[in-house]
Amino acid sequence: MPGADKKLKTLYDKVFEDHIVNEQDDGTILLYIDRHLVHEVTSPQAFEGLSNAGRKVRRPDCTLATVDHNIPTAPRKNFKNVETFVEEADSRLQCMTLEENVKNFGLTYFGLDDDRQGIVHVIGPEQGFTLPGTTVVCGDSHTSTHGAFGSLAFGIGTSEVEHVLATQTLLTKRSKNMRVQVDGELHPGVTSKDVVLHIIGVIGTAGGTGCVIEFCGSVIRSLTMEARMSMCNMSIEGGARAGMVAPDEVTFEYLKGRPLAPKYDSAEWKKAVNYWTSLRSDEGAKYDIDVFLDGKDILPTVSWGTSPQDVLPITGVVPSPDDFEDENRKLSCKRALEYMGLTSGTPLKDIELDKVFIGSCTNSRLEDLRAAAKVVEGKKIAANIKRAMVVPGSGLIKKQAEAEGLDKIFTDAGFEWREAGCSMCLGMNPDILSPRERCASTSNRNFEGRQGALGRTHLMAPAMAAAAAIVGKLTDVRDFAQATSSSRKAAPISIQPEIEELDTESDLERILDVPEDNEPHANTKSSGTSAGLPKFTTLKGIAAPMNRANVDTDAIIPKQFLKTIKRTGLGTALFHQFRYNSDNGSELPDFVLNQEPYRNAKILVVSGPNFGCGSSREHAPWALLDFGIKCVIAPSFADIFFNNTFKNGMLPIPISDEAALQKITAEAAAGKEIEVDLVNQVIRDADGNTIAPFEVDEFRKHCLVNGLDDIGLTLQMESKIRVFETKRSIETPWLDGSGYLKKHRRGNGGATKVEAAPVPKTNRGDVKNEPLEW
Ligand SMILES: CC(C)[C@H](C(=O)O)[C@@H](O)C(=O)O
Ligand code: SF4
Repeated sequence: MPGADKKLKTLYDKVFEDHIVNEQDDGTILLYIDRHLVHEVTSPQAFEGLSNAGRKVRRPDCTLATVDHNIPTAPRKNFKNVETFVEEADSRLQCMTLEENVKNFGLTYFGLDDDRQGIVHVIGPEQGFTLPGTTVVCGDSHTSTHGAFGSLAFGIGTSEVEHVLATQTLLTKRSKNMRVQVDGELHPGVTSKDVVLHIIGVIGTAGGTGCVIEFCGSVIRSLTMEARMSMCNMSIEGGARAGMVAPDEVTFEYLKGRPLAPKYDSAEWKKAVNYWTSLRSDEGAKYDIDVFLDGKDILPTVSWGTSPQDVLPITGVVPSPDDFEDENRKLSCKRALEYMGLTSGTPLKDIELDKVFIGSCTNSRLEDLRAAAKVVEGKKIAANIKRAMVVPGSGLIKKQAEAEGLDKIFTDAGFEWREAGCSMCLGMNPDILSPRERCASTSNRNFEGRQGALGRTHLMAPAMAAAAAIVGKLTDVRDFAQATSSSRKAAPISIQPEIEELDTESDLERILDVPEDNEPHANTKSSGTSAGLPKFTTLKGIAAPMNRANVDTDAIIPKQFLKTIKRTGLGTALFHQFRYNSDNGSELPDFVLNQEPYRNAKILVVSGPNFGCGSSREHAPWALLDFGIKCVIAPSFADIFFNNTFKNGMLPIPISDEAALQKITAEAAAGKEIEVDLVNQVIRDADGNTIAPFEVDEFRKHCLVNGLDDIGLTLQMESKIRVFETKRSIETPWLDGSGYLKKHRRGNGGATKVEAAPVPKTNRGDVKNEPLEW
């Protein structure tokens, strides 16, 4: 039947469509957000914006905050408060600012004295805050992790954090559907980390741009939830906005008994499971991009270069620029080998290491630690390993690992056993590499300077990192007799998807209980007016040429500058490691922005694709803006960066026509001005001749030209949001997260008071009796 296919939906289509509050003619959609995770790095400016506008957090019950990036992983035995515990002043200020904000805005917060503190992407699932079919956001690119539950989970910038806090919605557009199907079976010793590294090697770091990836196939089905999280976590390294796995019995089994999941076996649980079971792609649904892989082609995989697409099986040798056809890849390979201090043709297994890091939101869960412990048990780390550390993803994981004796196995082998946090994944805390140190790391990014200025990162699975620590070199874990693939799931349990009607009196009472006073969190100043942004109509100025591909946001603004609680003042740090000598801080004369006339550039013209990939840090556009650059022209952009620029009144212009881009680059290289005319959508040379037309999204153009800010516009939709929320309360009542909040309310003169302190109770009762092992 012609046209019949149009009704067939993918998992992504279903979850997305279930959250549409409003759709404009140009396809701009107001999307409802069910779950918002907040951490200290990307929230201060958002809360500040909220305070300045006199706005409240619309749904504190759907918001969960913790500290993870800046905190030391040192023992907390003597912990009193963050003020005395966090030594580094900027880090301390960021942590204290979050604590201030959660108090002022009444949010649930897991602080350093709470076992439930940990990396946002670990604690959300652990608590059952992340649920199938939900929309989940966080000012953090690895929010994609939560897609393992069949939720639509993606990272956002700080302006969007403010938008969600104020409105519980986001303005967005539909993404494309991409299917990555891995069939067959995995070889022993191959884990989901190897699978995802392999996938990124195949599709490239821009392969998923504009897409949501659905991971499917027999290999994905056979993975545990923790293994699926590791995969979805790195969707962002494949350029995708999100990764998803359809929920199944493995998912439901994982969620049983989680504090914030519906109570197991209750009517609500059954209703939820019934809905969750419907969340799978329709047979025959069409995907915009399809990738089919066979599990047997995947070997234990490691990265050799400075991009997550630079991966090879551990049996391989360091490549040469000549191995690549694409000019950008040749150039990147050459740079990467220099940076990594590697010679083409060297067997990967001959590469000697200095440090080993087992942790991060990719691989710091219990199964990861168990797999690594199995490898190191009874052995000692090699003499050349200066430091090997294990950093559990949360306090609860740490406790459980200790109960299983894993800490002892690690410390006996010579590893450090640390407290939960992001740690050496990006080194915003004291855990960093020294210049030129080489590290085997279970994290997700191997960008230049990621783990410390001039540090060299090799990404791999936990058991591989453990084996590397013992041997002192990159190692094939399969050479270790005890190595096993611990990420294979246990036998599936069966859950009866029996439906029970929920509309009993007590259910309704509970539904009506949120929000308790019926409108405590609606914004009072919702007139739709806002401070607004400077208008962008035309921009004429010097354009700086940059011949690089895959410029990541770590390169645009490195982690040490993310500790600010302001949006301004980052211009001097822009492209820090390209711009300054990291040994003595002097300017590197070869870098374009250190040359005349480019010190005054207003436009950046990039020749390589995928500009702004990696982290969601809005500090990247803030740094460009502070330097004076308001417009970036490139063949393509990473999704989050692209969004973030618009929110700051900047214009990113994708120019895919190579000839046109070359002409623009030539003008830039000649040191001439160019003119970007947004109203007429053309780029002109200094004499006013048209060089190239460009496309821009209608709604975004409208906002830029008129200097409109999104929050004000969205607040005009208040009644539609309320209607959506009412429907949500009736259809999916388990999403009204009253569990923590209710227990916090104080009868303080009738006012609703929520304490920003460790939460004493959960849905299941007193936290003291909370079982740690799930
Ligand atoms: C700090 C945050 C913005 C960042 C991200 O978005 O990924 C961080 O988690 C990272 O891994 O670089
Ligand atoms: S990628 Fe690293 S820094 Fe970013 S959230 Fe995960 S653990 Fe933290």
